[in-house]
Amino acid sequence: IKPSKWKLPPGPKKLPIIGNLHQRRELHPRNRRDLSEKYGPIVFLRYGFVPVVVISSKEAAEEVLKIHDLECCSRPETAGTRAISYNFKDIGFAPYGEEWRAMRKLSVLPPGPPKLPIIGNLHQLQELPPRNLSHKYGPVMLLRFGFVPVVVISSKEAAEEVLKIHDLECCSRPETAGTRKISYNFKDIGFAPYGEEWKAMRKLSVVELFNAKKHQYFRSIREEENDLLVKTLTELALTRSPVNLKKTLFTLVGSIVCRIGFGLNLHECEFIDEDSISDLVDKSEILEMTSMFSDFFPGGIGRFIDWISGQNKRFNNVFSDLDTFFENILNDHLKPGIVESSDIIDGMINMMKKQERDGDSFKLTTDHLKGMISDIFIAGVSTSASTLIWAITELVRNPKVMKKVQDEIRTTLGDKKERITEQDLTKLHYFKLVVKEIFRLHPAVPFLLPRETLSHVKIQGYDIPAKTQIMINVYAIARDPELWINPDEFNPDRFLDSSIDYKGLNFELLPFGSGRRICPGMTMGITLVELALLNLLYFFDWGLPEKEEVDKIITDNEVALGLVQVLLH
Ligand code: HEM
Repeated sequence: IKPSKWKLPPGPKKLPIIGNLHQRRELHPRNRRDLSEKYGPIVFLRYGFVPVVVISSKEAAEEVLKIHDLECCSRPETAGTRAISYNFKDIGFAPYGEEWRAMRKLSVLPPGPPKLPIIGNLHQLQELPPRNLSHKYGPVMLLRFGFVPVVVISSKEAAEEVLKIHDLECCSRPETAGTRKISYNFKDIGFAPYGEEWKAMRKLSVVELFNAKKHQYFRSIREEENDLLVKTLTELALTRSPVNLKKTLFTLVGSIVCRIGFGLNLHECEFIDEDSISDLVDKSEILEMTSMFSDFFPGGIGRFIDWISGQNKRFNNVFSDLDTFFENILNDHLKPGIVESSDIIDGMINMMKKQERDGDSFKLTTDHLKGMISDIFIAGVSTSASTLIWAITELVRNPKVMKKVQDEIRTTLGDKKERITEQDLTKLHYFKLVVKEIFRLHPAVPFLLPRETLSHVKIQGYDIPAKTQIMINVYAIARDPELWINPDEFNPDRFLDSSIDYKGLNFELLPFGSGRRICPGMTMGITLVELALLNLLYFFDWGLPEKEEVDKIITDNEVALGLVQVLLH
Protein backbone atom coordinates (compact mmCIF):
# COMPACT_ATOMS: atom_id res chain seq x y z
CA ILE A 1 0.00 0.00 0.00
CA LYS A 2 1.51 3.31 -0.93
CA PRO A 3 0.53 6.63 0.54
CA SER A 4 -1.26 8.57 -2.18
CA LYS A 5 1.22 11.44 -2.13
CA TRP A 6 4.22 9.25 -2.87
CA LYS A 7 6.05 9.76 -6.10
CA LEU A 8 7.29 6.38 -7.28
CA PRO A 9 9.96 6.13 -9.99
CA PRO A 10 8.76 5.33 -13.50
CA GLY A 11 8.93 1.82 -14.96
CA PRO A 12 7.30 -0.62 -17.33
CA LYS A 13 3.61 -1.43 -16.90
CA LYS A 14 2.77 -3.99 -14.23
CA LEU A 15 0.29 -6.86 -14.63
CA PRO A 16 -2.02 -7.72 -11.74
CA ILE A 17 -0.37 -9.96 -9.12
CA ILE A 18 2.77 -10.89 -11.08
CA GLY A 19 3.83 -7.28 -11.71
CA ASN A 20 6.86 -7.36 -14.06
CA LEU A 21 7.74 -11.02 -13.59
CA HIS A 22 6.78 -11.84 -17.19
CA GLN A 23 9.47 -9.37 -18.36
CA ARG A 24 12.39 -10.97 -16.58
CA ARG A 25 14.16 -11.70 -19.85
CA GLU A 26 13.97 -8.04 -20.92
CA LEU A 27 15.06 -7.02 -17.46
CA HIS A 28 18.12 -9.25 -17.49
CA PRO A 29 21.21 -7.22 -16.42
CA ARG A 30 22.46 -7.34 -19.98
CA ASN A 31 19.37 -5.42 -21.14
CA ARG A 32 19.08 -3.01 -18.28
CA ARG A 33 20.73 -0.29 -20.26
CA ASP A 34 17.73 -0.27 -22.59
CA LEU A 35 15.57 -0.08 -19.53
CA SER A 36 17.26 3.02 -18.15
CA GLU A 37 17.35 4.61 -21.58
CA LYS A 38 13.59 4.21 -21.75
CA TYR A 39 12.60 5.03 -18.15
CA GLY A 40 15.51 7.01 -16.72
CA PRO A 41 18.22 6.37 -14.10
CA ILE A 42 15.78 5.16 -11.42
CA VAL A 43 13.37 2.49 -12.61
CA PHE A 44 10.63 0.93 -10.52
CA LEU A 45 9.68 -2.73 -11.05
CA ARG A 46 7.59 -5.22 -9.16
CA TYR A 47 8.36 -8.96 -9.11
CA GLY A 48 5.21 -10.53 -7.76
CA PHE A 49 4.76 -8.71 -4.46
CA VAL A 50 8.37 -7.51 -4.26
CA PRO A 51 9.14 -3.91 -5.27
CA VAL A 52 12.54 -3.49 -6.95
CA VAL A 53 14.33 -0.26 -7.88
CA VAL A 54 17.11 -0.31 -10.50
CA ILE A 55 19.70 2.49 -10.23
CA SER A 56 21.74 3.41 -13.32
CA SER A 57 23.32 6.83 -12.83
CA LYS A 58 26.33 8.05 -10.86
CA GLU A 59 24.24 10.63 -8.99
CA ALA A 60 21.52 8.20 -7.99
CA ALA A 61 24.17 5.65 -6.93
CA GLU A 62 25.74 8.32 -4.70
CA GLU A 63 22.41 9.04 -3.07
CA VAL A 64 21.83 5.34 -2.30
CA LEU A 65 25.35 4.34 -1.29
CA LYS A 66 26.48 7.53 0.47
CA ILE A 67 23.72 10.00 1.43
CA HIS A 68 21.12 7.34 2.30
CA ASP A 69 23.52 4.46 2.93
CA LEU A 70 22.03 3.70 6.33
CA GLU A 71 18.45 3.56 5.05
CA CYS A 72 19.45 1.36 2.11
CA CYS A 73 21.91 -1.09 3.63
CA SER A 74 19.88 -4.16 4.48
CA ARG A 75 19.53 -7.22 2.22
CA PRO A 76 16.40 -8.86 0.83
CA GLU A 77 15.61 -12.42 1.87
CA THR A 78 15.25 -15.20 -0.69
CA ALA A 79 14.92 -18.95 -0.20
CA GLY A 80 18.32 -19.45 -1.87
CA THR A 81 20.23 -16.90 0.21
CA ARG A 82 18.53 -18.22 3.34
CA ALA A 83 19.90 -21.69 2.56
CA ILE A 84 23.48 -20.70 1.68
CA SER A 85 23.77 -18.23 4.54
CA TYR A 86 22.47 -20.77 7.09
CA ASN A 87 19.43 -18.64 7.95
CA PHE A 88 21.21 -15.33 7.41
CA LYS A 89 23.85 -16.05 10.03
CA ASP A 90 26.58 -14.84 7.65
CA ILE A 91 27.93 -11.50 6.51
CA GLY A 92 26.97 -11.36 2.83
CA PHE A 93 23.22 -12.02 3.06
CA ALA A 94 22.37 -11.09 6.65
CA PRO A 95 19.97 -8.14 7.13
CA TYR A 96 21.48 -4.99 8.59
CA GLY A 97 21.54 -5.09 12.39
CA GLU A 98 23.54 -5.99 15.47
CA GLU A 99 24.18 -9.56 14.32
CA TRP A 100 25.49 -8.46 10.94
CA ARG A 101 27.66 -5.80 12.60
CA ALA A 102 29.13 -8.34 15.00
CA MET A 103 29.86 -10.82 12.19
CA ARG A 104 31.43 -8.16 9.99
CA LYS A 105 33.63 -7.00 12.85
CA LEU A 106 34.75 -10.58 13.40
CA SER A 107 35.61 -11.15 9.77
CA VAL A 108 39.34 -10.79 9.19
CA LEU A 109 40.93 -12.04 6.03
CA PRO A 110 44.52 -13.26 6.25
CA PRO A 111 47.26 -10.88 5.10
CA GLY A 112 49.17 -11.42 1.90
CA PRO A 113 51.15 -9.60 -0.78
CA PRO A 114 49.30 -6.92 -2.79
CA LYS A 115 47.28 -8.34 -5.65
CA LEU A 116 47.36 -7.05 -9.22
CA PRO A 117 44.03 -6.53 -10.99
CA ILE A 118 42.69 -9.73 -12.57
CA ILE A 119 45.84 -11.88 -12.23
CA GLY A 120 46.09 -11.39 -8.46
CA ASN A 121 49.39 -12.96 -7.33
CA LEU A 122 49.97 -15.15 -10.39
CA HIS A 123 53.16 -13.20 -11.20
CA GLN A 124 54.56 -14.35 -7.84
CA LEU A 125 54.08 -18.09 -8.43
CA GLN A 126 57.86 -18.45 -8.62
CA GLU A 127 58.39 -16.87 -5.21
CA LEU A 128 55.98 -19.19 -3.53
CA PRO A 129 57.94 -22.41 -3.19
CA PRO A 130 58.90 -23.29 -0.65
CA ARG A 131 58.95 -20.63 2.05
CA ASN A 132 59.80 -17.18 0.82
CA LEU A 133 56.64 -15.10 1.07
CA SER A 134 55.37 -16.37 4.41
CA HIS A 135 58.42 -14.89 6.16
CA LYS A 136 56.91 -11.54 5.36
CA TYR A 137 53.19 -12.15 5.71
CA GLY A 138 53.00 -14.71 8.50
CA PRO A 139 51.81 -18.28 8.95
CA VAL A 140 48.39 -17.77 7.34
CA MET A 141 48.85 -15.93 4.07
CA LEU A 142 46.24 -15.11 1.45
CA LEU A 143 47.09 -15.07 -2.25
CA ARG A 144 44.90 -14.90 -5.28
CA PHE A 145 45.79 -16.72 -8.48
CA GLY A 146 43.52 -15.23 -11.11
CA PHE A 147 40.07 -15.76 -9.61
CA VAL A 148 41.17 -18.47 -7.19
CA PRO A 149 41.84 -17.55 -3.53
CA VAL A 150 44.72 -19.57 -2.07
CA VAL A 151 45.75 -19.65 1.59
CA VAL A 152 49.27 -20.82 2.46
CA ILE A 153 49.74 -22.26 5.95
CA SER A 154 53.25 -22.23 7.41
CA SER A 155 53.06 -22.82 11.16
CA LYS A 156 52.59 -25.92 13.26
CA GLU A 157 49.58 -24.39 15.08
CA ALA A 158 47.79 -23.29 11.91
CA ALA A 159 48.45 -26.70 10.31
CA GLU A 160 46.89 -28.40 13.33
CA GLU A 161 43.81 -26.19 13.02
CA VAL A 162 43.39 -27.09 9.34
CA LEU A 163 44.25 -30.79 9.51
CA LYS A 164 42.80 -31.72 12.89
CA ILE A 165 40.35 -29.21 14.37
CA HIS A 166 38.78 -28.21 11.02
CA ASP A 167 39.77 -31.30 9.03
CA LEU A 168 36.22 -31.92 7.85
CA GLU A 169 35.65 -28.37 6.61
CA CYS A 170 39.03 -28.37 4.81
CA CYS A 171 39.22 -31.85 3.29
CA SER A 172 38.13 -31.43 -0.29
CA ARG A 173 40.46 -30.94 -3.27
CA PRO A 174 40.42 -28.16 -5.86
CA GLU A 175 39.88 -29.04 -9.50
CA THR A 176 42.53 -28.27 -12.10
CA ALA A 177 42.73 -29.27 -15.75
CA GLY A 178 45.80 -31.39 -15.01
CA THR A 179 44.39 -33.25 -12.02
CA ARG A 180 41.12 -33.80 -13.91
CA LYS A 181 43.11 -35.63 -16.59
CA ILE A 182 45.32 -37.80 -14.42
CA SER A 183 42.45 -38.69 -12.10
CA TYR A 184 40.14 -39.65 -14.99
CA ASN A 185 37.62 -36.99 -14.09
CA PHE A 186 38.24 -37.25 -10.36
CA LYS A 187 37.37 -40.94 -10.22
CA ASP A 188 40.42 -41.59 -8.05
CA ILE A 189 41.40 -41.09 -4.39
CA GLY A 190 44.07 -38.37 -4.43
CA PHE A 191 42.31 -35.66 -6.43
CA ALA A 192 38.63 -36.54 -5.94
CA PRO A 193 36.57 -33.97 -4.03
CA TYR A 194 35.41 -35.04 -0.57
CA GLY A 195 32.20 -37.07 -0.75
CA GLU A 196 30.68 -40.54 -0.96
CA GLU A 197 32.67 -41.58 -4.05
CA TRP A 198 35.99 -40.58 -2.51
CA LYS A 199 35.05 -42.46 0.68
CA ALA A 200 34.14 -45.60 -1.28
CA MET A 201 37.40 -45.51 -3.29
CA ARG A 202 39.55 -44.89 -0.22
CA LYS A 203 37.85 -47.74 1.67
CA LEU A 204 38.38 -50.03 -1.29
CA SER A 205 42.09 -49.20 -1.38
CA VAL A 206 42.45 -50.04 2.29
CA VAL A 207 40.61 -53.35 1.97
CA GLU A 208 42.48 -54.42 -1.16
CA LEU A 209 45.94 -52.92 -0.72
CA PHE A 210 46.84 -50.77 2.25
CA ASN A 211 46.09 -53.03 5.22
CA ALA A 212 48.58 -54.75 7.53
CA LYS A 213 47.83 -58.25 6.24
CA LYS A 214 48.36 -57.34 2.58
CA HIS A 215 51.48 -55.39 3.54
CA GLN A 216 52.96 -58.51 5.09
CA TYR A 217 51.83 -60.61 2.12
CA PHE A 218 53.81 -58.40 -0.30
CA ARG A 219 57.02 -58.57 1.72
CA SER A 220 58.66 -61.16 -0.56
CA ILE A 221 58.14 -58.89 -3.61
CA ARG A 222 59.90 -56.00 -1.88
CA GLU A 223 62.80 -58.21 -0.79
CA GLU A 224 63.22 -59.87 -4.21
CA GLU A 225 63.33 -56.55 -6.04
CA ASN A 226 65.93 -55.26 -3.56
CA ASP A 227 68.04 -58.38 -4.16
CA LEU A 228 67.97 -57.50 -7.87
CA LEU A 229 69.06 -53.95 -7.08
CA VAL A 230 72.02 -55.25 -5.07
CA LYS A 231 72.96 -57.54 -7.96
CA THR A 232 72.89 -54.72 -10.52
CA LEU A 233 74.87 -52.36 -8.29
CA THR A 234 77.43 -55.06 -7.49
CA GLU A 235 78.16 -55.49 -11.19
CA LEU A 236 78.64 -51.74 -11.56
CA ALA A 237 80.83 -51.58 -8.46
CA LEU A 238 83.08 -54.36 -9.69
CA THR A 239 83.81 -52.42 -12.86
CA ARG A 240 83.92 -49.15 -10.89
CA SER A 241 81.26 -47.67 -13.14
CA PRO A 242 79.20 -44.71 -11.99
CA VAL A 243 75.56 -45.21 -11.11
CA ASN A 244 72.69 -43.08 -12.33
CA LEU A 245 70.96 -42.90 -8.99
CA LYS A 246 67.73 -41.43 -10.29
CA LYS A 247 67.17 -44.10 -12.94
CA THR A 248 68.24 -46.91 -10.62
CA LEU A 249 65.97 -45.94 -7.75
CA PHE A 250 62.96 -45.06 -9.90
CA THR A 251 63.30 -48.48 -11.53
CA LEU A 252 63.51 -50.21 -8.14
CA VAL A 253 60.49 -48.43 -6.65
CA GLY A 254 58.55 -48.59 -9.94
CA SER A 255 59.12 -52.35 -10.14
CA ILE A 256 57.90 -52.90 -6.59
CA VAL A 257 54.86 -50.63 -6.89
CA CYS A 258 53.82 -52.12 -10.26
CA ARG A 259 54.17 -55.70 -8.97
CA ILE A 260 52.28 -55.04 -5.74
CA GLY A 261 49.67 -52.73 -7.24
CA PHE A 262 49.02 -54.29 -10.63
CA GLY A 263 50.75 -57.70 -10.65
CA LEU A 264 52.98 -56.26 -13.41
CA ASN A 265 56.57 -57.49 -13.65
CA LEU A 266 58.49 -54.68 -15.33
CA HIS A 267 61.49 -56.89 -16.09
CA GLU A 268 59.38 -59.08 -18.36
CA CYS A 269 56.81 -56.61 -19.57
CA GLU A 270 55.96 -56.37 -23.27
CA PHE A 271 54.59 -52.85 -23.36
CA ILE A 272 57.12 -50.93 -21.26
CA ASP A 273 60.76 -51.31 -20.38
CA GLU A 274 61.89 -50.62 -16.85
CA ASP A 275 64.09 -47.67 -17.85
CA SER A 276 61.04 -45.70 -19.03
CA ILE A 277 59.58 -45.51 -15.53
CA SER A 278 61.34 -42.32 -14.51
CA ASP A 279 60.27 -40.63 -17.79
CA LEU A 280 56.65 -41.58 -17.15
CA VAL A 281 56.84 -40.26 -13.59
CA ASP A 282 58.29 -36.98 -14.92
CA LYS A 283 55.32 -36.73 -17.28
CA SER A 284 52.81 -37.28 -14.52
CA GLU A 285 54.49 -34.53 -12.51
CA ILE A 286 54.22 -32.14 -15.44
CA LEU A 287 50.47 -32.75 -15.51
CA GLU A 288 50.16 -32.35 -11.78
CA MET A 289 52.26 -29.21 -11.48
CA THR A 290 51.64 -27.26 -14.70
CA SER A 291 48.87 -24.74 -14.46
CA MET A 292 46.47 -23.99 -17.26
CA PHE A 293 44.86 -20.57 -17.74
CA SER A 294 41.48 -22.21 -17.24
CA ASP A 295 42.53 -23.21 -13.70
CA PHE A 296 42.61 -19.56 -12.69
CA PHE A 297 40.21 -17.96 -15.14
CA PRO A 298 37.02 -19.97 -15.22
CA GLY A 299 34.74 -20.03 -18.24
CA GLY A 300 35.34 -19.63 -21.94
CA ILE A 301 38.22 -17.11 -21.78
CA GLY A 302 40.58 -19.42 -19.87
CA ARG A 303 39.79 -22.38 -22.11
CA PHE A 304 40.25 -20.21 -25.20
CA ILE A 305 43.73 -19.06 -24.08
CA ASP A 306 44.70 -22.68 -23.31
CA TRP A 307 43.67 -23.63 -26.81
CA ILE A 308 45.19 -20.69 -28.71
CA SER A 309 48.50 -20.87 -26.79
CA GLY A 310 48.94 -24.55 -27.64
CA GLN A 311 48.90 -25.45 -23.94
CA ASN A 312 46.02 -27.87 -24.49
CA LYS A 313 47.88 -29.75 -27.17
CA ARG A 314 51.07 -30.03 -25.11
CA PHE A 315 49.03 -31.28 -22.19
CA ASN A 316 47.26 -33.90 -24.23
CA ASN A 317 50.52 -35.14 -25.71
CA VAL A 318 52.07 -35.61 -22.26
CA PHE A 319 48.94 -37.35 -21.00
CA SER A 320 48.65 -39.70 -23.93
CA ASP A 321 51.82 -41.67 -23.00
CA LEU A 322 50.61 -42.14 -19.45
CA ASP A 323 47.13 -43.10 -20.60
CA THR A 324 48.55 -45.73 -22.95
CA PHE A 325 50.55 -47.23 -20.06
CA PHE A 326 47.51 -47.31 -17.76
CA GLU A 327 45.31 -48.68 -20.55
CA ASN A 328 47.78 -51.53 -21.15
CA ILE A 329 47.77 -52.40 -17.45
CA LEU A 330 43.98 -52.47 -17.44
CA ASN A 331 43.76 -54.55 -20.63
CA ASP A 332 46.11 -57.09 -19.09
CA HIS A 333 43.63 -57.53 -16.25
CA LEU A 334 40.63 -57.74 -18.54
CA LYS A 335 42.07 -60.63 -20.53
CA PRO A 336 39.92 -63.72 -20.09
CA GLY A 337 41.31 -66.36 -17.76
CA ILE A 338 41.81 -64.30 -14.61
CA VAL A 339 39.41 -65.67 -12.03
CA GLU A 340 41.08 -65.26 -8.64
CA SER A 341 41.40 -61.79 -7.17
CA SER A 342 45.12 -61.20 -6.65
CA ASP A 343 45.80 -57.46 -6.86
CA ILE A 344 43.70 -54.35 -6.28
CA ILE A 345 42.71 -54.02 -9.95
CA ASP A 346 41.51 -57.64 -10.07
CA GLY A 347 39.62 -56.94 -6.86
CA MET A 348 37.93 -53.91 -8.43
CA ILE A 349 37.03 -55.82 -11.60
CA ASN A 350 35.41 -58.56 -9.51
CA MET A 351 33.55 -55.91 -7.57
CA MET A 352 32.32 -54.37 -10.84
CA LYS A 353 30.92 -57.72 -11.93
CA LYS A 354 29.24 -58.17 -8.56
CA GLN A 355 27.73 -54.68 -8.76
CA GLU A 356 26.25 -55.51 -12.16
CA ARG A 357 24.50 -58.45 -10.56
CA ASP A 358 23.41 -56.75 -7.32
CA GLY A 359 22.63 -53.21 -8.56
CA ASP A 360 24.66 -51.38 -5.85
CA SER A 361 24.26 -47.61 -5.57
CA PHE A 362 27.98 -46.81 -6.02
CA LYS A 363 29.00 -48.10 -9.42
CA LEU A 364 32.62 -48.68 -10.36
CA THR A 365 33.47 -47.72 -13.94
CA THR A 366 36.54 -48.09 -16.16
CA ASP A 367 37.47 -44.53 -15.14
CA HIS A 368 37.57 -45.62 -11.47
CA LEU A 369 39.92 -48.47 -12.42
CA LYS A 370 42.21 -46.13 -14.34
CA GLY A 371 41.98 -43.49 -11.59
CA MET A 372 43.18 -46.08 -9.08
CA ILE A 373 46.03 -47.25 -11.35
CA SER A 374 47.05 -43.64 -11.92
CA ASP A 375 47.05 -42.84 -8.17
CA ILE A 376 49.08 -45.86 -7.16
CA PHE A 377 51.65 -45.22 -9.86
CA ILE A 378 51.90 -41.45 -9.44
CA ALA A 379 51.65 -41.26 -5.65
CA GLY A 380 53.72 -44.37 -5.00
CA VAL A 381 56.78 -44.14 -7.20
CA SER A 382 58.21 -40.63 -7.19
CA THR A 383 57.59 -39.99 -3.47
CA SER A 384 59.57 -42.98 -2.24
CA ALA A 385 62.24 -42.80 -4.97
CA SER A 386 62.97 -39.10 -4.42
CA THR A 387 63.19 -39.63 -0.64
CA LEU A 388 65.81 -42.33 -1.26
CA ILE A 389 67.82 -40.13 -3.60
CA TRP A 390 67.85 -37.42 -0.93
CA ALA A 391 68.94 -39.91 1.70
CA ILE A 392 72.06 -40.90 -0.26
CA THR A 393 72.72 -37.27 -1.20
CA GLU A 394 72.63 -36.06 2.41
CA LEU A 395 74.75 -38.96 3.62
CA VAL A 396 77.41 -38.34 0.96
CA ARG A 397 77.35 -34.68 1.94
CA ASN A 398 77.73 -35.58 5.63
CA PRO A 399 80.42 -38.28 5.88
CA LYS A 400 80.33 -38.36 9.70
CA VAL A 401 76.68 -39.33 9.74
CA MET A 402 77.32 -41.82 6.94
CA LYS A 403 80.01 -43.47 9.00
CA LYS A 404 77.92 -43.52 12.15
CA VAL A 405 74.92 -45.12 10.48
CA GLN A 406 76.96 -47.64 8.49
CA ASP A 407 78.84 -48.61 11.66
CA GLU A 408 75.53 -49.25 13.41
CA ILE A 409 74.17 -51.29 10.52
CA ARG A 410 77.25 -53.38 9.93
CA THR A 411 77.90 -53.99 13.63
CA THR A 412 74.30 -54.93 14.36
CA LEU A 413 73.78 -57.16 11.33
CA GLY A 414 77.33 -58.55 11.17
CA ASP A 415 79.30 -58.48 7.93
CA LYS A 416 78.44 -61.89 6.55
CA LYS A 417 74.89 -61.39 5.47
CA GLU A 418 74.04 -62.49 1.92
CA ARG A 419 70.74 -60.71 1.80
CA ILE A 420 68.82 -58.15 3.83
CA THR A 421 65.27 -58.89 4.94
CA GLU A 422 62.61 -56.66 6.48
CA GLN A 423 63.23 -58.40 9.80
CA ASP A 424 66.64 -56.66 9.89
CA LEU A 425 64.94 -53.26 9.97
CA THR A 426 63.56 -53.94 13.44
CA LYS A 427 67.06 -54.21 14.92
CA LEU A 428 68.24 -50.72 14.04
CA HIS A 429 67.86 -47.49 15.97
CA TYR A 430 70.10 -44.72 14.61
CA PHE A 431 69.25 -45.79 11.06
CA LYS A 432 65.58 -44.97 11.79
CA LEU A 433 66.59 -41.49 12.99
CA VAL A 434 68.44 -40.93 9.71
CA VAL A 435 65.23 -41.78 7.82
CA LYS A 436 63.25 -39.44 10.07
CA GLU A 437 65.70 -36.61 9.41
CA ILE A 438 65.39 -37.17 5.65
CA PHE A 439 61.59 -36.96 5.90
CA ARG A 440 62.04 -33.71 7.86
CA LEU A 441 64.46 -31.98 5.51
CA HIS A 442 63.07 -33.31 2.24
CA PRO A 443 59.35 -33.98 2.36
CA ALA A 444 58.45 -35.46 -1.02
CA VAL A 445 55.29 -33.35 -1.23
CA PRO A 446 56.41 -30.00 0.26
CA PHE A 447 52.93 -28.40 0.23
CA LEU A 448 50.94 -31.65 0.67
CA LEU A 449 48.24 -32.03 -1.99
CA PRO A 450 46.18 -28.83 -2.09
CA ARG A 451 42.98 -28.91 -0.06
CA GLU A 452 39.81 -26.91 -0.62
CA THR A 453 37.44 -25.62 2.05
CA LEU A 454 33.91 -27.02 1.96
CA SER A 455 32.51 -24.18 4.07
CA HIS A 456 33.58 -20.97 5.78
CA VAL A 457 36.16 -21.65 8.49
CA LYS A 458 38.29 -19.66 10.92
CA ILE A 459 42.01 -20.43 11.07
CA GLN A 460 44.14 -18.57 13.63
CA GLY A 461 41.38 -15.96 13.86
CA TYR A 462 41.30 -15.34 10.09
CA ASP A 463 38.23 -15.94 7.98
CA ILE A 464 38.69 -18.45 5.18
CA PRO A 465 35.65 -18.57 2.89
CA ALA A 466 34.26 -21.75 1.31
CA LYS A 467 35.99 -22.94 -1.88
CA THR A 468 39.38 -21.49 -0.91
CA GLN A 469 42.46 -23.55 -1.75
CA ILE A 470 44.67 -24.38 1.21
CA MET A 471 48.31 -25.29 0.83
CA ILE A 472 50.14 -26.54 3.91
CA ASN A 473 53.80 -25.68 3.64
CA VAL A 474 55.13 -28.69 5.54
CA TYR A 475 58.58 -27.96 4.13
CA ALA A 476 58.71 -24.59 5.91
CA ILE A 477 57.19 -25.96 9.12
CA ALA A 478 59.81 -28.72 9.29
CA ARG A 479 62.51 -26.04 9.03
CA ASP A 480 60.91 -23.46 11.31
CA PRO A 481 63.70 -22.00 13.51
CA GLU A 482 61.18 -21.59 16.34
CA LEU A 483 60.74 -25.37 16.42
CA TRP A 484 64.11 -26.77 15.35
CA ILE A 485 67.68 -25.95 16.35
CA ASN A 486 69.84 -25.23 13.27
CA PRO A 487 66.90 -26.29 11.12
CA ASP A 488 68.75 -26.53 7.80
CA GLU A 489 71.39 -28.86 9.18
CA PHE A 490 71.21 -32.60 8.47
CA ASN A 491 71.49 -33.94 11.99
CA PRO A 492 69.66 -37.19 12.86
CA ASP A 493 70.91 -36.86 16.46
CA ARG A 494 68.27 -34.17 17.03
CA PHE A 495 65.77 -37.01 17.40
CA LEU A 496 67.81 -38.97 19.97
CA ASP A 497 65.72 -37.78 22.93
CA SER A 498 62.64 -36.72 21.06
CA SER A 499 59.27 -38.38 20.74
CA ILE A 500 58.37 -36.48 17.57
CA ASP A 501 57.30 -38.83 14.81
CA TYR A 502 56.22 -38.35 11.18
CA LYS A 503 52.98 -40.32 11.13
CA GLY A 504 50.52 -37.44 11.24
CA LEU A 505 50.18 -36.76 14.97
CA ASN A 506 52.99 -34.23 15.40
CA PHE A 507 52.19 -31.17 13.39
CA GLU A 508 55.78 -29.95 13.14
CA LEU A 509 56.64 -32.98 11.00
CA LEU A 510 54.10 -33.95 8.36
CA PRO A 511 55.71 -35.60 5.32
CA PHE A 512 52.62 -37.83 4.89
CA GLY A 513 50.03 -35.17 5.78
CA SER A 514 47.41 -35.73 8.48
CA GLY A 515 43.66 -36.04 8.98
CA ARG A 516 41.15 -37.60 6.59
CA ARG A 517 43.42 -37.12 3.58
CA ILE A 518 46.57 -38.54 5.16
CA CYS A 519 48.61 -40.72 2.80
CA PRO A 520 47.03 -44.20 2.81
CA GLY A 521 50.28 -45.66 1.43
CA MET A 522 52.36 -44.46 4.39
CA THR A 523 53.36 -47.90 5.70
CA MET A 524 54.22 -49.05 2.20
CA GLY A 525 56.21 -45.86 1.52
CA ILE A 526 58.18 -46.09 4.77
CA THR A 527 59.08 -49.75 4.16
CA LEU A 528 60.07 -49.04 0.55
CA VAL A 529 62.43 -46.31 1.70
CA GLU A 530 63.85 -48.16 4.71
CA LEU A 531 64.48 -51.50 3.01
CA ALA A 532 66.15 -49.98 -0.05
CA LEU A 533 68.27 -47.61 2.05
CA LEU A 534 69.40 -50.45 4.29
CA ASN A 535 70.51 -52.47 1.26
CA LEU A 536 72.32 -49.47 -0.23
CA LEU A 537 74.17 -48.78 3.03
CA TYR A 538 74.94 -52.33 4.08
CA PHE A 539 76.45 -53.57 0.82
CA PHE A 540 78.01 -50.42 -0.65
CA ASP A 541 80.13 -47.40 0.16
CA TRP A 542 79.10 -44.27 -1.62
CA GLY A 543 81.04 -41.35 -3.04
CA LEU A 544 81.00 -38.92 -5.88
CA PRO A 545 82.54 -39.61 -9.28
CA GLU A 546 85.89 -37.83 -9.59
CA LYS A 547 85.76 -34.06 -10.02
CA GLU A 548 82.06 -33.86 -9.16
CA GLU A 549 80.80 -31.77 -6.27
CA VAL A 550 77.66 -32.66 -4.44
CA ASP A 551 76.27 -29.13 -4.48
CA LYS A 552 76.60 -29.01 -8.24
CA ILE A 553 74.64 -32.20 -8.55
CA ILE A 554 71.89 -30.84 -6.39
CA THR A 555 70.09 -28.45 -8.65
CA ASP A 556 68.87 -25.14 -7.48
CA ASN A 557 65.66 -26.03 -5.74
CA GLU A 558 65.49 -29.34 -4.11
CA VAL A 559 65.98 -32.02 -6.73
CA ALA A 560 68.84 -34.30 -5.93
CA LEU A 561 69.89 -36.35 -8.91
CA GLY A 562 73.09 -37.57 -10.26
CA LEU A 563 75.78 -40.07 -10.67
CA VAL A 564 77.25 -41.56 -7.57
CA GLN A 565 80.19 -43.88 -7.40
CA VAL A 566 79.48 -47.12 -5.58
CA LEU A 567 82.19 -49.15 -3.97
CA LEU A 568 81.50 -52.67 -2.88
CA HIS A 569 81.83 -52.88 0.87
C1 HEM B 1 57.80 -41.86 1.04
C2 HEM B 1 56.68 -42.15 0.46
C3 HEM B 1 55.42 -41.30 0.45
C4 HEM B 1 55.22 -40.01 0.86
C5 HEM B 1 56.23 -39.06 1.50
C6 HEM B 1 53.82 -39.70 0.61
C7 HEM B 1 53.23 -38.49 0.93
C8 HEM B 1 51.89 -38.19 0.67
C9 HEM B 1 51.27 -36.93 0.99
C10 HEM B 1 51.97 -35.75 1.63
C11 HEM B 1 49.97 -37.00 0.61
C12 HEM B 1 48.92 -35.88 0.73
C13 HEM B 1 48.33 -35.85 2.10
C14 HEM B 1 47.38 -34.67 2.32
O1 HEM B 1 46.92 -34.06 1.37
O2 HEM B 1 47.14 -34.35 3.50
C15 HEM B 1 49.75 -38.31 0.05
C16 HEM B 1 48.55 -38.75 -0.44
C17 HEM B 1 48.39 -39.97 -1.04
N1 HEM B 1 49.33 -40.98 -1.15
FE1 HEM B 1 51.22 -40.93 -0.45
N2 HEM B 1 53.22 -40.78 0.05
C18 HEM B 1 54.16 -41.79 -0.07
C19 HEM B 1 53.94 -43.05 -0.58
C20 HEM B 1 52.77 -43.51 -1.12
C21 HEM B 1 52.58 -44.81 -1.70
C22 HEM B 1 53.66 -45.89 -1.77
C23 HEM B 1 51.30 -44.86 -2.15
C24 HEM B 1 50.58 -45.96 -2.88
C25 HEM B 1 51.13 -46.95 -3.50
C26 HEM B 1 50.67 -43.57 -1.84
C27 HEM B 1 49.37 -43.24 -2.14
C28 HEM B 1 48.77 -42.03 -1.81
C29 HEM B 1 47.38 -41.69 -2.15
C30 HEM B 1 46.39 -42.60 -2.89
C31 HEM B 1 47.14 -40.41 -1.65
C32 HEM B 1 45.85 -39.59 -1.73
C33 HEM B 1 45.07 -39.68 -0.41
C34 HEM B 1 43.77 -38.89 -0.43
O3 HEM B 1 43.69 -37.83 -1.04
O4 HEM B 1 42.82 -39.35 0.21
N3 HEM B 1 51.60 -42.79 -1.22
N4 HEM B 1 50.94 -39.02 0.11
